[in-house]
Amino acid sequence: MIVAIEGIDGAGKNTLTRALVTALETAGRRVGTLAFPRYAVAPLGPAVRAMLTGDQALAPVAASVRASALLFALDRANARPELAAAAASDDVVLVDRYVASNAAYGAARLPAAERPAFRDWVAALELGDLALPRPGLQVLLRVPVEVARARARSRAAADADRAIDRYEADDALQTRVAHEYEELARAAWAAPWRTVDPAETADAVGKIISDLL
Ligand SMILES: Nc1ncnc2c1ncn2[C@@H]1O[C@H](COP(=O)(O)OP(=O)(O)O)[C@@H](O)[C@H]1O
Ligand SMILES: Cc1cn([C@H]2C[C@H](O)[C@@H](COP(=O)(O)OP(=O)(O)O)O2)c(=O)[nH]c1=O
Repeated sequence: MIVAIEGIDGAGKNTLTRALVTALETAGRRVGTLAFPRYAVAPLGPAVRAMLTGDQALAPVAASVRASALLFALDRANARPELAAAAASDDVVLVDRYVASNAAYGAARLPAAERPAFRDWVAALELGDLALPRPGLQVLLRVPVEVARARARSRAAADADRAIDRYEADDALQTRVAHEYEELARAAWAAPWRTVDPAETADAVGKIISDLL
């Protein structure tokens, strides 16, 4: 079963994912992990990174919300065999960012009136045309935007490979993305959602996931 971990940049998705692996394994479950974008997997991953870090060759793609979303979606489509196996498995496969990231970030870049149609377009593209499996559960890590921003900045300072990208640098965008995630969770977009507050521990979240399976 695919369990997608979602949230704004610096929310702690990667940290929660690692803690969940430990918590679920301790509870006797087998756990796999995947993360998107897959920056290291050619040809789409390096193109995504170039787009996010301001490479001029990708500027026309970066300027278009739908072209950017298509790049992220095709990066996921490249992983369809792994994703199909994960969806069919009894084991939990934690996916750090999945289709909802595209819905939340793309919609947040559009005027409010265009957001519902964009969410539908992402669902039709990824879950329909590209035949990516629906997640069994989507976990929204709900962290205040200021906390996430401070974490993303200290992570960037500590690790040259994690320099702030163009989405992370845009505080207003992050605020709109947080709002979009709330909308997606409220609407049960694509699959069920479970929101997690900062005080919840990995053990507690792991128990929720185990109980749902
Ligand atoms: N619960 C937490 N409390 C304090 N710091 C955290 C917490 N979760 C994550 N961090 C720190 O915040 C930074 C961003 O976390 P990360 O898991 O990489 O976020 P994301 O994957 O959502 O971008 C990292 O430096 C991490 O160590
Ligand atoms: C996976 C995905 C990410 N994004 C955005 C969210 C992030 O701001 C950005 C990079 O993903 P991110 O998870 O922040 O990568 P890393 O922390 O390893 O640098 O891409 C989308 O817009 N759509 C997607 O489908």
